[in-house]
Order: sequence, then C-alpha cells, then structure tokens
Amino acid sequence: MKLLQVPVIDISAFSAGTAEEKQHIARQVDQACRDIGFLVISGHGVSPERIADMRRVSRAFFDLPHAEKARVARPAPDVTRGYIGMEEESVGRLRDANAKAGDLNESLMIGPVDLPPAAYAFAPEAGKHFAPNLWPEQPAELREVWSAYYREMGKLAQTLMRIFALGLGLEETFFDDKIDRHISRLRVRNYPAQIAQPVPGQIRAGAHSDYGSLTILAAEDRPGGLQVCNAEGVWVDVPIVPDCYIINIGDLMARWTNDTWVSTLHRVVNPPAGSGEDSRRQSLVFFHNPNYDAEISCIPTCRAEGEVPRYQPITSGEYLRNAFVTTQN
Ligand SMILES: O=C(O)CCC(=O)C(=O)O
Ligand SMILES: [Fe+2]
Repeated sequence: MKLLQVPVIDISAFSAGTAEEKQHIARQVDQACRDIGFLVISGHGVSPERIADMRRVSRAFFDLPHAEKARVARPAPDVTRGYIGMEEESVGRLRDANAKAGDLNESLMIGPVDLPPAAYAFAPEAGKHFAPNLWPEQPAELREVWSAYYREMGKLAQTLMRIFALGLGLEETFFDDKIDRHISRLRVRNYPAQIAQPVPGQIRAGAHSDYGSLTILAAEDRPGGLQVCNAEGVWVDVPIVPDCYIINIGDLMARWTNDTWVSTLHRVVNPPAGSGEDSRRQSLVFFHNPNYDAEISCIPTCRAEGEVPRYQPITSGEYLRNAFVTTQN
C-alpha cells in the first residue's frame, strides 16, 4: 500500500543508534520518499530557541518599509540572493509555462555563509553559486542569526543524506563528499495576511516541486498552508506538528534515484476569505543542494542490471542554474 498522507518519523536515534535502529529509520524514510516525497521529522536536534530567533529577526525584516527591503533586492534572476517582493515570482512556472499569476509572498534569501577556497568558489564552473550574500542593515542581528541557522541546517541535511544513503541501500557516507561544499539556499517567505481577495488562480505559492536534493521547512500552523499532491492526485494538507520539520526531496534527488523517489508537487493555498491578521504566515525554508561539481548520474542501486538510466549525467550546478531562471517574473 502506498502512503497517501505525509508520515511523521522520529530520527532521534539515527546519530548514536545501533545499526538496527538506523536501518529502521532509513526504511521508513525510503518508503516516504518513494510514495509521497514528503515526511515530517521529529527528534532533529535543532533547538526551539534557534528557530524562534530566526522567526523573530525575519519578521522584523519583513515589517520594514518596502524601500528599505528593496535595498537588498535580488540582483539578477540567476543570482539567488536577496529580497524578492510580492508577486515577483511564480514558482508554478517550472511545471506549467502558462502559470502567470505572481505568488502572494515576499522572501529573503542567502547562499553559503562559509566559502570554500577561492580557486574552487570562483572557478568559471562555479557560476554564481557562491555569489556574495546581500545582508540587510536592519535588523542588525539578522546576519548572525541567519548564518548560525544556515550552518545548523547544513549539518541536519548531512544527517538526512546519510539516512537517505542507507535507505537507498548505499554506504551511509555515500553522499558525504558530494555535499561537503554544498550550494544550499536559506530562504524565509512571508505570506502577509490577505485583506484583499486574490485574483482568480492566484495563490500564496503556485504548484511546484523543489529543485535540489532536499528541503527542510519550518512552517507555521495558520489558515492557508502547505498541501501536497499525493499518488492519487489528491491535494492533502501537510500536518504541522509542533517542533517538527517538514522534509521533501527535490527534482535533482528524484533524477539521481532514477525516479525511484518522487519529487512531489506542492503548493501554499490562500486562507479562507475573512481570516484577517491571523492568516499571516512565515516559512523558514532551507533548500539543500549538492556541491556544484557533484555529478548527478543514476545511483547504482536505483536501476536493475542492464537497465538504461532514464537521464543523462549532469552536474548539480548546471542543473540548478537552469531551474532558477525559469520561475522569476
Ligand atoms: O511555505 C511553505 O510552506 C512552502 C514553501 C515552498 O514550497 C518553497 O519555498 O519551495
Ligand atoms: Fe517548495
């Protein structure tokens, strides 16, 4: 039986657990990634204070006047840094070229906070993946709080990639050297309360799949939330469990696994009309991406002997650049 709802999985025993405990976690994660592409994790080890700090400084940023936020506006469509205003993006465009309505959220985004050696970070093949971050002047503590969170997400992603490796029948460390210079992005999305009615077809975030290896999302339980399209084509709500993260895999991971795992369509719907101020919602989203030069070619355990892989090898950096430029208005 395929999972049709997003499962909650406790990963706390992974780091110091027995081989059997690790396998148990990895098998549950493998099933979630095969069937629905999403899971909720408890026992991730990130402190509630760290998450609360992120929420607080990010909210203060979004409360600034537009002109102040625009000082760190994203410099170009393929430079995934800085501020993107309301309706400046339509994430639905990656799957549907006709998705025109702008998404009803604004966001701020950073990339790596600790650079590898310059010869690697600024090699021609690196493209803009190590472009400098654009730090707002206010609130003054944002830089420190976001940097610490970025580092912590990098560590949690490594643990998750180890669980993934075991789940895929690989050595636990299979992904380690492919993600040790990861080009991940941390993005906070602010979904303002909806006072005016959206135009027909316009929602908080259009139906899309994520691009990279995995996403770590701290969402809020507010009217107008996250839904995923399950294997029967039904939109189901993702449960918001206190102190848990929502994890999903992205297109690059699906490709890596030869579509053994699914990168699932998801969207953020509008709150019911009249929800008022209570419907303001903030998401902390960490998009984990492998090193730009990691070759994404069919993982050996993901195809039968003699079977031809579905996709050509491609580097992570090239794959991601193509995805970024498709969705910007
Ligand atoms: O805000 C959310 O719950 C999801 C956001 C999302 O899907 C994304 O940023 O890719
Ligand atoms: Fe997403």
